[in-house]
Amino acid sequence: MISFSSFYKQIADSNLQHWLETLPTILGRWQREHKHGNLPKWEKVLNKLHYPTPDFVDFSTSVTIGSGKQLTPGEQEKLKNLLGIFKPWRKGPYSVQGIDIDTEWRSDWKWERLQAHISPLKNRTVLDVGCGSGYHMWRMLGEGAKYVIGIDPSPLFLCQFEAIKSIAGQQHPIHLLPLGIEELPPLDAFDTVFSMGVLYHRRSPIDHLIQLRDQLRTGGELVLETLVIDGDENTVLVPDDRYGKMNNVWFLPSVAALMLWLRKSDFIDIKCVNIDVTSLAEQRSTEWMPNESLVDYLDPNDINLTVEGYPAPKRATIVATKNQPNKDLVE
Ligand SMILES: Nc1ncnc2c1ncn2[C@@H]1O[C@H](C[S@+](CC[C@H]([NH3+])C(=O)[O-])CC(=O)[O-])[C@@H](O)[C@H]1O
Repeated sequence: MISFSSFYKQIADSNLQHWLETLPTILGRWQREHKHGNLPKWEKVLNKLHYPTPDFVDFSTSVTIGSGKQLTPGEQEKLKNLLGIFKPWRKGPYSVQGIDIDTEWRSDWKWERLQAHISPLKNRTVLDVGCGSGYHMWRMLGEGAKYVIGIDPSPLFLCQFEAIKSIAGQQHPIHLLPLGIEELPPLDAFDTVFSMGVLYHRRSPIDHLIQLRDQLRTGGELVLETLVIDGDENTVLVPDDRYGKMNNVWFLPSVAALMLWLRKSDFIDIKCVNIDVTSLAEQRSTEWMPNESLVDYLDPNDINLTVEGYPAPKRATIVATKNQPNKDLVE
């Protein structure tokens, strides 16, 4: 069974100590709820992943774990098959002991777009909300973060993360907890909080911004990436049904509307640092994610539109600073 005890030990003497009052109960419930389904099968695979300490790692320009020279071709084939059990692999790419996990997304491109615009992560404590398999968490570690905590409710993404971590080494100060943002108490603790690709999945987007703010220390930085549309402060798209075939998309604001929401949520120094239309090269089907992908979500006659006729996915990245302590905020 996936254990969170090393995480509890790590936070026992930190400013996250008070989280221990509620976290073990929540994660205990999560473990009971997932006793059936795929999790037990995936945990069996995780138990088979015993590999030597990698001879090489790079988290600063890629996520590469091991040169590939430590395993025989037969051992590599076996590892590839085991990692294949965790398909579909959406966020990456990873290079693991010579095996290239070519994921649906080039998450490295998103990272390259924002890296130069955020406060340097060296020695910072970081929370990545909706971290998927944890690809960006490794890149945050590669930038020298003191520790990185990711949260994502998906059991598959937790198992993908644990697979990568067990090969990289358990000593890395990086942890994924299977939680939704709504399950976090106001921790008032992190130097940087990332929320990338999550806001449009939330039914109450301003509550999401407030929940993110409440995780930051005063003066801490939010890095927010989400789908946007063109327009002014009062332009917001609420898809009637699906958006790009996704049935869980609620609010797509303009950049100006998003900045207004951030001001209303008491953020300051709000800057939009990037706007980017997702290309068919950035999100596509691969051997590791053989299902439908972006090309299937767009109008075959006009890739500027989704199949539903909405503007095709365009993403903005915004950085903003928390203005005052949680205790001084009046809602
Ligand atoms: N309530 C919630 N709380 C936390 N996470 C959630 C919640 N609901 C869904 N998620 C998680 O948010 C992630 C959104 S993907 C972004 C991944 C990465 N950040 C990326 O930027 O590539 C979207 C995209 O593909 O862009 C998924 O892993 C969900 O499980």
